[in-house]
Amino acid sequence: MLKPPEHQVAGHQARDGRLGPLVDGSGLFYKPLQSDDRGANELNFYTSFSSEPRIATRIRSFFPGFHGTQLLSASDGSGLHPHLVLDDLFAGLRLPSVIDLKIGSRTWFPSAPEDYFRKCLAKDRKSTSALLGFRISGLQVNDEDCRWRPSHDEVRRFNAKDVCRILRRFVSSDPASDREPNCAFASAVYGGAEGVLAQLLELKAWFEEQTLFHFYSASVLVAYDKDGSEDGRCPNRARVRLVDFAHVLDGNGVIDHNFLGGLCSLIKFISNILNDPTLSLI
Ligand SMILES: O=P(O)(O)O[C@@H]1[C@@H](OP(=O)(O)O)[C@H](OP(=O)(O)O)[C@H](O)[C@H](OP(=O)(O)O)[C@H]1OP(=O)(O)O
Ligand SMILES: Nc1ncnc2c1ncn2[C@@H]1O[C@H](COP(=O)(O)OP(=O)(O)O)[C@@H](O)[C@H]1O
Repeated sequence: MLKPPEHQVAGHQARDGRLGPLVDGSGLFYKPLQSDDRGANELNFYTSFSSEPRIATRIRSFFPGFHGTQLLSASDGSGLHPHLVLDDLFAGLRLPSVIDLKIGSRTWFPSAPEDYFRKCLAKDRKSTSALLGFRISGLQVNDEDCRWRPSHDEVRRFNAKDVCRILRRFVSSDPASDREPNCAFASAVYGGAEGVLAQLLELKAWFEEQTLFHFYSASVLVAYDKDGSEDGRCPNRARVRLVDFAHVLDGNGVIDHNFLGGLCSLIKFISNILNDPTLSLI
């Protein structure tokens, strides 16, 4: 049976009669095609990305697998609606901690309509996007006996200092506490040959040369599960993925400086935590 995803931390949600994504519990995530050009644009991205021979397999693994579209009963009760059929990025994780980081100092795309441009610009300036090159769009941190999930309003108010602290709290064993984050899982999640930093650096290397796409308003999604070992000290390999391609444009042979800049900034934050978990960047 289809139901709203339990671990969705940002974006349009299938709650209170609204249109949002659904999951089937067996590994698939159904994202409704959005109105305006967004749905068509996102479908267009997945279609061209899937058939693009110049993308290495390793880079493909950062993106949700795409399995076409399907007409499904929409979560807002409006009847049959086309949905993108994607891999559920949290499949197999029992208690995932998840953070959605919207990358880029500007979320508006060239040629955006005036009202959309103004709305994005205001959000970019008010949030940490303009200052840091990325912002937190939502998160949850799961521990065996508690879940910390700041409200949408709290997330919108995060300033640069908060972002620094939240990235440490995300890998702490006492997420709901107001005490200084202990960063107990920093090296297991952010560090190591397969950790978040290594994966972000791999993505960065691709963005330093890829000129196929420009990713406006897309997010890096980081997820890990403390359930990876008995004492929770050695979590499963963290997953770094890209999502939200409603505003991806043709790169026209030009580097995506906006995304690359944001990615470099995020990498700097994560590196600093690994170098000294007690130190704040700001
Ligand atoms: O509807 P809102 O005001 O919550 O804004 C949405 C954003 O939520 P947030 O900035 O977190 O409040 C939302 O951001 P998140 O995906 O939640 O990070 C999107 O920016 C969305 O725009 P689009 O579908 O990508 O064009 C935004 O949707 P639109 O307003 O552009 O439809
Ligand atoms: N393929 C996926 N599998 C699991 N969760 C996903 C997937 N894609 C998105 N999500 C969840 O949904 C949220 C919003 O996704 P996004 O594509 O940004 O939607 P929107 O276009 O409504 O902003 C993400 O933060 C994440 O929590």
